[in-house]
Amino acid sequence: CGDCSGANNHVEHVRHVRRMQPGAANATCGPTRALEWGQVNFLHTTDTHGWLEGHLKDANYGADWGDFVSFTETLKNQADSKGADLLIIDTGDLHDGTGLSDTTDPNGAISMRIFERLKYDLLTIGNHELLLAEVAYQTFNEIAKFWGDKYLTSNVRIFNPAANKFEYMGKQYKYFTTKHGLRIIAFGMLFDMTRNTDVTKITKARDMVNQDWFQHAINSSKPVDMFLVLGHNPVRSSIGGTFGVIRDAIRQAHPQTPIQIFGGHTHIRDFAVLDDSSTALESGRYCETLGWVSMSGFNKSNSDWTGISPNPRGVPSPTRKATTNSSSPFRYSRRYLDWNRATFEFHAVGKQVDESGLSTTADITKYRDQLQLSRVYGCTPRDFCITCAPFNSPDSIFSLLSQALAEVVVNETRKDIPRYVIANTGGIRLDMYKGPFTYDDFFTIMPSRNSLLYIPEVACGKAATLLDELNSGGAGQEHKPMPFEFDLCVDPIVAPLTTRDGSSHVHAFKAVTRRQVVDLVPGYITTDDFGSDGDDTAHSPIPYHNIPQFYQGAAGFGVEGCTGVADVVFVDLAKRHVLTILGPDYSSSDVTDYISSNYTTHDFLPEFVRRSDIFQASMPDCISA
Ligand SMILES: Nc1nc2c(ncn2[C@@H]2O[C@H](COP(=O)(O)O)[C@@H](O)[C@H]2O)c(=O)[nH]1
Ligand SMILES: [Zn+2]
Ligand SMILES: [Zn+2]
Repeated sequence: CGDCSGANNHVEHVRHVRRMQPGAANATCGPTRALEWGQVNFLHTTDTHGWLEGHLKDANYGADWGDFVSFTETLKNQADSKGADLLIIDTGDLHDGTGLSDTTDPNGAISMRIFERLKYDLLTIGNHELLLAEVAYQTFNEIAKFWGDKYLTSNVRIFNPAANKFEYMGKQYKYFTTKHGLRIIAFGMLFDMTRNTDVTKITKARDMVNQDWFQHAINSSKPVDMFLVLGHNPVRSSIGGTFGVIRDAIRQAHPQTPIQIFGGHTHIRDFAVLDDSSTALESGRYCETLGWVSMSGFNKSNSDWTGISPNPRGVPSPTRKATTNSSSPFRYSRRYLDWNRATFEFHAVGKQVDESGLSTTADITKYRDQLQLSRVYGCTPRDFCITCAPFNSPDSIFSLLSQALAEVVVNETRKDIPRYVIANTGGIRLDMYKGPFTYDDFFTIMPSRNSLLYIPEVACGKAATLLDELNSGGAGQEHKPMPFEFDLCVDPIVAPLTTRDGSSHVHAFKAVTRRQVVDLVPGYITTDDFGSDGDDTAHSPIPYHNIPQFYQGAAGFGVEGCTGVADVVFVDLAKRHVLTILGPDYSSSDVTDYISSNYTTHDFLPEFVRRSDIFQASMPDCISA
């Protein structure tokens, strides 16, 4: 790999601060295997959460949306030349995750205009489109309108004031024929979400499959060669999970027809086999992963396939049966591509410069400058990670954030009263990297804006043990913490063909010779129902340590600890569990905002970065780096 000095490190406009691990100086990484092209092929994104700039501090995922636009233009051309179908799919959570999406009003006002440059074939909605009314209406009035019948929301409705009734956010389903003759019905399913804004309604999957429109769609006399089920749901859901319910319902009417599923929400790479003609792919998060599935097996007896059978010439083809003893004619492949220019370069040989990709990159730079996302507020002295170090160890982000809660979250009128301040670990969405801490980092690390509530002067006997009670089951395991990865970037092994203002984006793809991969760098290692060969780029493992649901800061206590009473401050998500644990002496009437109704979990880290010596002491070094 190149060294990091190649990046434009002027921190005022930091773009690509690359990270190298000691001993990895000559590490290289990148794909080495061509994709298996089938008769029908899919590219899948999910949980992009505004990461359209790519990962500025981790070039392992350093491609931006312009690179992705160029890549997909190339792959669509490749599909045409192979006589194969290629469909590009997204399964939601476009908001809440970076400054590009989160610093506008409403959230997404700029990032959606960038996202729309990608020529998706089908999309569906995520829960982050439904947390706030203004984002839900942006989704209804702009996103769904822009994509038209490609935006599938089979179980999500919104109150339309113009019609004075609830209407589907997008289309309930789509019946279409691909370029090469495959007749497809597609649905878009959200999990049985409960924390949606009250201007929206979600129909549970088990109720939706019994609705007349759905039964009519799956029992229609129109010929169907394949069902596509998009959904913002884990592909490996428990029995009765959304995808299992809809697959069972379709199988009632179509015992053998292929059902291809695309999931999301849990931010992991996964591939599940539901039966010998039904598989499901989940493709990570934050523009770190581009998912690929291909399948073959269509012929005149089971479809109206008109492409070049049995599979496109000159490339590997999918060979895996979904199940070992399958009698199904369908064969599959899946791959998780690291979102970087080396990967796009490797898989998209032969592309000329792509104007739409170039202009997309230019617009991202323009908007980032307008929003001042590279503005430096502090300097992170070393890496702090979410799960790669033991919880609350010196390298754990939670040891730092517990200190931030203790030092910053204080109601001035109550500053002499000791307090416990409890927040949820799931609100932390990314590791903190050594180097400039920018305005953008406030949103990539802590995008969520949860209220901080409190109950005054709780007896220490209950206050001092509340955190342990919450983490030991009082709060239940509502969410398995996301397996956050702490990756190392490496410079892609490509000479940038297009350079602008010191950063480099490659839009003209050309064949590159691949250096022998000599050292693996840390990254995703995925085992799924097809085994452990899904990751397009081989990586070394990243340490993973479980984390509890909640962490806390404590302030105002003497050396003897909690002896009388203490204020108990907690994130709104925990309210029900806190009241359950504290028992019948307490009720909702005892709970109010601790600082103010608009002070949220998004506010304490910026304040801590601005004033803490931890982030200010090494600022001069950061700026001059
Ligand atoms: N432990 C927690 N997990 C959470 C929380 N909020 C979400 N999640 C889980 O993370 C992924 C992604 O969710 P997203 O829709 O917010 O992108 C998913 O598995 C959620 O269950 C939380 O506060 N704590
Ligand atoms: Zn998400
Ligand atoms: Zn989600």
